[in-house]
Amino acid sequence: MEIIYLDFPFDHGALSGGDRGKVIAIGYFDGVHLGHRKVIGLAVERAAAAGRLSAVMTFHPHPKEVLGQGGQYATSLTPLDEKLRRFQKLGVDLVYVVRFDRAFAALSPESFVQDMLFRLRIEEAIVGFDFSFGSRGAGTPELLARLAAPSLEVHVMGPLELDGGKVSSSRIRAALEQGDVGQAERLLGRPYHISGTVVHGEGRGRTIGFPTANVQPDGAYVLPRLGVYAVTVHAAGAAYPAVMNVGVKPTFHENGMDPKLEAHLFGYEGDLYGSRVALDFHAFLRPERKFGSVSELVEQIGRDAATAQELLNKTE
Ligand SMILES: Cc1cc2nc3c(=O)[nH]c(=O)nc-3n(C[C@H](O)[C@H](O)[C@H](O)COP(=O)(O)O)c2cc1C
Ligand SMILES: Nc1ncnc2c1ncn2[C@@H]1O[C@H](COP(=O)(O)OP(=O)(O)O)[C@@H](O)[C@H]1O
Repeated sequence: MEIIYLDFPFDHGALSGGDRGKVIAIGYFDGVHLGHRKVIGLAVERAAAAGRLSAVMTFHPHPKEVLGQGGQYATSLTPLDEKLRRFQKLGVDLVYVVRFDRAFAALSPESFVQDMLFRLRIEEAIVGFDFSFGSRGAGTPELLARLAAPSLEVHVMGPLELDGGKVSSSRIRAALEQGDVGQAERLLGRPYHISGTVVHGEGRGRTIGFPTANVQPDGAYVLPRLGVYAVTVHAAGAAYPAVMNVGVKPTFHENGMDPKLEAHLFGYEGDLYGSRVALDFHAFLRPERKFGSVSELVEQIGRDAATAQELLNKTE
């Protein structure tokens, strides 16, 4: 998969992206959820049928973050690297990552179509029903189709419905905020996933009988609700069932701290410091709490571990 970073105003060389015609899916695609996969899947399918390149155009950072419409967009379900890995798995040939800044945001819908899509040799574009583009988000899918005709064909995908609502990134964020990783998994079509590196913690885990790998996320991922989860940890070339705390350890830290991700892996013995790991969230077990003593905490972690093991055995 080729990745081309575009910065406005565009460098003409970079804009060419090769001479072959392209079928492109356009969107921010945070989460690369089931709805996004329908849009991207159609681009891959149609490109293969027509002997064209399949492409995705995405934007970075989040338009709402740049335009100051919400601090929560500083975090993502799929930070850029994760998103690119997901596109690759879907069989995409080429990705344009368009730097979203105020200059790009001010581009007129006409200019977006003429100066970008036409120049990139896009022959077909696929967008979701709620796609917006150009200055103040004035461009709708209908306007895109009108401006692009007749040389560029536009397909608009309707919303994908599941569990009584539209599949959307904001619905997945809301589910994670509640700790409902099961719902997030249904909407994503895969478990919610965070990748990162194992770093040193406070060295307490081993002394209480539960060593925990402290995972420093690779990017600004949305963190699920603070609490205890049954997870799978992909580490050292294998997948381990594990119990994880996403929390601020109130038992030890009166004044709070940044939330940490800590996983105790079942059936693992060894050293993970510096390893790259990936976490898949399967189930929320309980909220984090402050315990009156370390022994009460340790007893509870023992029960959490048993619950997680039982749950994970069932789903395997
Ligand atoms: C399954 C599990 C559940 C936990 N639950 C809590 C909790 O409810 N409250 C809390 O203060 N700490 C909780 N912890 C965090 C422990 O306090 C932490 O793992 C321990 O202090 C070791 O930290 P360290 O790895 O930085 O040394 C939990 C840890 C695990 C693995
Ligand atoms: N089963 C296991 N689960 C998690 N980490 C383990 C396990 N066995 C050994 N380890 C190692 O122990 C470290 C965690 O020990 P801990 O005492 O909690 O230290 P720290 O506070 O540095 O995380 C992990 O980073 C990993 O290298």
